[in-house]
Amino acid sequence: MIVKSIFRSGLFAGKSAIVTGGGSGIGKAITSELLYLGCNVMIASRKLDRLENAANELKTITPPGDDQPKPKIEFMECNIKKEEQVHSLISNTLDKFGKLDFLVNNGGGQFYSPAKDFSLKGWNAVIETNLTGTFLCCQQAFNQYMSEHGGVIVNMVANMWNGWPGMSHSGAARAGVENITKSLAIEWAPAGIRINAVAPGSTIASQSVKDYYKFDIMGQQIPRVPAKRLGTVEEVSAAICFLLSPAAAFISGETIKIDGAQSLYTTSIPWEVSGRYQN
Ligand SMILES: CCCCCCCCCCC/C=C/C(=O)SCCNC(=O)CCNC(=O)[C@H](O)C(C)(C)COP(=O)(O)OP(=O)(O)OC[C@H]1O[C@@H](n2cnc3c(N)ncnc32)[C@H](O)[C@@H]1OP(=O)(O)O
Ligand SMILES: NC(=O)C1=CN([C@@H]2O[C@H](COP(=O)(O)OP(=O)(O)OC[C@H]3O[C@@H](n4cnc5c(N)ncnc54)[C@H](OP(=O)(O)O)[C@@H]3O)[C@@H](O)[C@H]2O)C=CC1
Repeated sequence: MIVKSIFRSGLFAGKSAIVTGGGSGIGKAITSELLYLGCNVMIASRKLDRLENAANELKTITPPGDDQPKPKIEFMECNIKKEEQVHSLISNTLDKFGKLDFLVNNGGGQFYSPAKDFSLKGWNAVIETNLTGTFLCCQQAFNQYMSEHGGVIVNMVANMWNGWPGMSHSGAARAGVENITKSLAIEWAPAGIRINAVAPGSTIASQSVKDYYKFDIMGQQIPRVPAKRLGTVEEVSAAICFLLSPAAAFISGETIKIDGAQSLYTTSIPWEVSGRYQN
């Protein structure tokens, strides 16, 4: 697997990271780049077979240069909705790597539904995955390690700045994550922790999105992106590596949009609002 990075090889040598959802899409790109930069990585999500396949593929990544130690990749099953599983994720990572420098809360998702049709179970599933799951990972990372040693956290949000019609459960959850990112940046600064977020537009051409939506939901949005192209998973990874790096040493509580100016120009949906609301 060929990985490119604008960062210096070995930048994260000897560091340790957790990437939730690290076995697919954006998370796999982040994991690849972290390994390339010399960081040991634990990837975790619900589907063990996918994690194992990704780990087998990514373990071949070696930072360039003769003097670079080979980083390790580990994987474990973890549903971030479940507090005891998140507890085990952090403690197992500490057992394997002895430290936890970086936490990337990438795991998440949602399904399309008009607001009127949500079941309470469906609403709760998305809130618990994206908001509660992200919070639990932050809390356990803090309580088990970062409170004593510092660290850097990056949370994933989305283009929900003007609402997210059709995805209103996820919009609410992501807005909540953006807000806890600010709260924790202040609360945990004395412990030497920085915490930021990234907000990809609805335009990152990950394989999962292509598989899940079954039609070209991404391509339809290109005319609505000022940059007139989709983003790539590598471009999200690069922004996350920047936030993890010393180049961002005085940045905390911030959210970086990665959307080719889409959110300044138009909405997060690829259709026009028209006519009266039909029941
Ligand atoms: C069609 C037009 C869309 C336009 C939208 C604008 C453009 C969007 C562009 C995309 C931008 C964002 C991209 C991404 O986020 S990439 C990630 C893509 N992948 C996913 O989002 C994953 C898909 N979703 C899931 O895996 C799960 O739903 C989720 C992780 C969100 C929750 O999983 P969990 O295991 O906790 O929950 P369940 O799957 O058991 O479901 C629980 C209940 O939720 C309801 N539900 C679930 N799926 C649907 C569905 N497709 N439609 C309606 N309701 C659903 C349901 O009540 C479930 O309970 P039951 O199973 O008992 O019925
Ligand atoms: N692609 C895009 O345009 C955008 C993506 N995003 C967000 O970026 C992140 C990555 O998306 P992308 O790579 O595109 O899509 P993926 O579907 O590939 O990534 C979602 C990851 O989250 C994991 N995950 C979902 N639910 C849980 C859970 N309960 N516990 C642990 N892990 C979970 C999945 O693994 P598993 O199924 O094994 O649990 C999967 O690896 C997501 O949070 C997504 O919503 C935000 C804006 C735009």
